[in-house]
Amino acid sequence: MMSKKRTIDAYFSIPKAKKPRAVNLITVKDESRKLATSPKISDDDDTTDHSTAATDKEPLDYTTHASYPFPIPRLSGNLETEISGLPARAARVIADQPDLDLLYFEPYISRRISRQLFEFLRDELPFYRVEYDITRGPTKTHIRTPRWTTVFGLDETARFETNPPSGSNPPSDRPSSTERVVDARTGKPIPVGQIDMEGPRKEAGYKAIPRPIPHCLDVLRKSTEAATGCQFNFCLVNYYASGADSISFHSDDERFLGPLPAIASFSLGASRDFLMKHKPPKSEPGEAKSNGTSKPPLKLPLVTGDMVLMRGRTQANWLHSIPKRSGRNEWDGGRINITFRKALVKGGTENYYQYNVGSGPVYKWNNAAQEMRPWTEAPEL
Ligand SMILES: O=C(O)CCC(=O)C(=O)O
Ligand SMILES: [Fe+2]
Repeated sequence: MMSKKRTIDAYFSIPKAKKPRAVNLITVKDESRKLATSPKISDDDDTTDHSTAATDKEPLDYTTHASYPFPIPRLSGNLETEISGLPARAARVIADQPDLDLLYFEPYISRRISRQLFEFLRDELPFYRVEYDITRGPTKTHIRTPRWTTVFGLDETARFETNPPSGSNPPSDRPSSTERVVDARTGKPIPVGQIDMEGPRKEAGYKAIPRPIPHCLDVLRKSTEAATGCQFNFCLVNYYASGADSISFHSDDERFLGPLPAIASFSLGASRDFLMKHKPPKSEPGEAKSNGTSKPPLKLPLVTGDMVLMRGRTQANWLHSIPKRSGRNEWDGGRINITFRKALVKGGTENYYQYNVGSGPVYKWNNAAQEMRPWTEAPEL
């Protein structure tokens, strides 16, 4: 469905994850970073835990992988401890409408920590502005995704190999930057980036180049699994730079998620409304197609640190969206949304990388300019 096919040449010329200037493969000291300083926006949270204020100038470690355009810093020990101890508050169940089953944490992450995590992720993750074509009948439409996206993860049929290739010796809790994708059952390597290949090799492999969930998101994934009893192998990240960025009404009901998918959805940064409406009833043959239910949508005014778990029959029966905001609400400082999901089969991996990474340029946040800028590999020193 993508307009521009990535060639196998492009795959082989993917910039290698730049080696941190460091004493070993994955640990680097960078004392200039502001990660652990106090948040720019004052703490407005009554659930804030003041016990473990992060210290200034902690050295940074990185998660590296051949599939990343650049190394991604690990969370500081303090932030990791804070996030591992969440949720900040118990959830409330919202299930008072047909087929609706939500757990609403207000918040899951304390406001103060959520602000730090927002700044960290916006600074450090690679982002994309994906474009693609869709064809419905005779009509071809070019879609420009109205937000920044990025994705990490691998479906249930495969995993990243846990044993590093012989000869390397990474510390035991760190992934090796060369970890390959292997079959979950047999442990045999699976080829990735099989865009223009033909025959059995293409069949066996992934078109996508799957990326392991970096430490800075995996800490939250583990906490979310513990808090919800659900399992997740994918992490999708949306960045809404302003009220002009949005996601239109849709449901995450793809078959590769199974019949009753649980999706955990976090908000960091600016407040935005999350709208939900029941899908229209299936029209009988000959009957005019209805556009939706007449009831006004359900509105959750999401603020930083909130998490909504959508589960049960929700995706099968409800649509959700983040509508645009204009006027004095438009310039809101930006919002990050993180969703954790569980893809069961290869199709999920292919779909998520196609629509959240695509084949266009990599962008990275430029703090001085306060905007995403195309990222280019800096020359090695
Ligand atoms: O930004 C949000 O809160 C919703 C994102 C979403 O629905 C999605 O990525 O599927
Ligand atoms: Fe969604």
